[in-house]
Amino acid sequence: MSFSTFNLAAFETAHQDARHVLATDLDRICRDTGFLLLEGHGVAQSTIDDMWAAATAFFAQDATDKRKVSPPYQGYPYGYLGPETEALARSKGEETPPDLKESFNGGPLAVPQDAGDDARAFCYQPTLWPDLPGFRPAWEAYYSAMEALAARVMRAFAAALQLPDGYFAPFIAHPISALRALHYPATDTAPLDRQQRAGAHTDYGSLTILLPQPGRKGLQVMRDDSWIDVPAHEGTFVINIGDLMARWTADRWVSTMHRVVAHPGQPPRQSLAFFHQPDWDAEITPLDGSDTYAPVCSGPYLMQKFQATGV
Ligand SMILES: O=C(O)CCC(=O)C(=O)O
Ligand SMILES: [Fe+2]
Repeated sequence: MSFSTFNLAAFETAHQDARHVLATDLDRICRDTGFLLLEGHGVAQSTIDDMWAAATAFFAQDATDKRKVSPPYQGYPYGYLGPETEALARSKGEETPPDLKESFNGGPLAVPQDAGDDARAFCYQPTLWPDLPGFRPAWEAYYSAMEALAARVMRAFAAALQLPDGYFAPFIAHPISALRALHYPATDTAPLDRQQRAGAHTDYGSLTILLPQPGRKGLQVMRDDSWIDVPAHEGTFVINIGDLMARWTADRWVSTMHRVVAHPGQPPRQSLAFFHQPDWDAEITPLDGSDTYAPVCSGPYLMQKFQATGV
């Protein structure tokens, strides 16, 4: 199979019939694979380059320095997660060895004044900044760019679902999205049985904006019971639907299983994953008016999903 490409700028500047054709195509992709390659995103290359440099500098530190920003307690959503700390397949109930990866995670850049105690105790906990010159500005610029891009994609999603363009805006006024920089070290020896760089899982939220390291393969999606490679092209983001969006659309759209495969002798790989998540209080009710799923509140839903993957 080949991956469908969606050009966001082309969609945004198209009128009437042409726009309708592109929106219909987007709906088809989201129903079919839930994965697409995004072009015409307009994110400045310097924002991307600075973020790669920051992530590379972070992971190049020695373990002691990386651990200075480890989560202070189990369940804290942000900070450095070293090797052996997460197995994503556990979110699907599969017992596997830990994923062969490390990550640095951060949350929203600001706390809304009216945030409740439960939200403050989880997604509005502070990001733990490493002591590296330039890291925080690069991270914040990239996070902001992803937040803005996700809002544009959500407008296109509204059109694809034949809703008014601004339909999702009230649900994503203060999104509780997370940014994760990932580093998969080179694999020298054979992985353990059923061990992957990232075990098979679906993402939890509305949509994920992934930037795989250009030219480094490994991300695969499940299609008709086999694993298909997702290409990693320079300047192209990979967008995928998460569980919450599948639920919102009453399973019209699919949250597809994916993984990062491990083989012996792989070079190191990096990626940047932005997990877009509607406002803490946003109530997610099936858009088709059906009772396919009971309404859920975005924040508590995320928190419950998040707690399933620790090792
Ligand atoms: O590194 C990648 O390409 C994908 C990572 C991923 O799927 C995730 O962290 O949810
Ligand atoms: Fe994922």
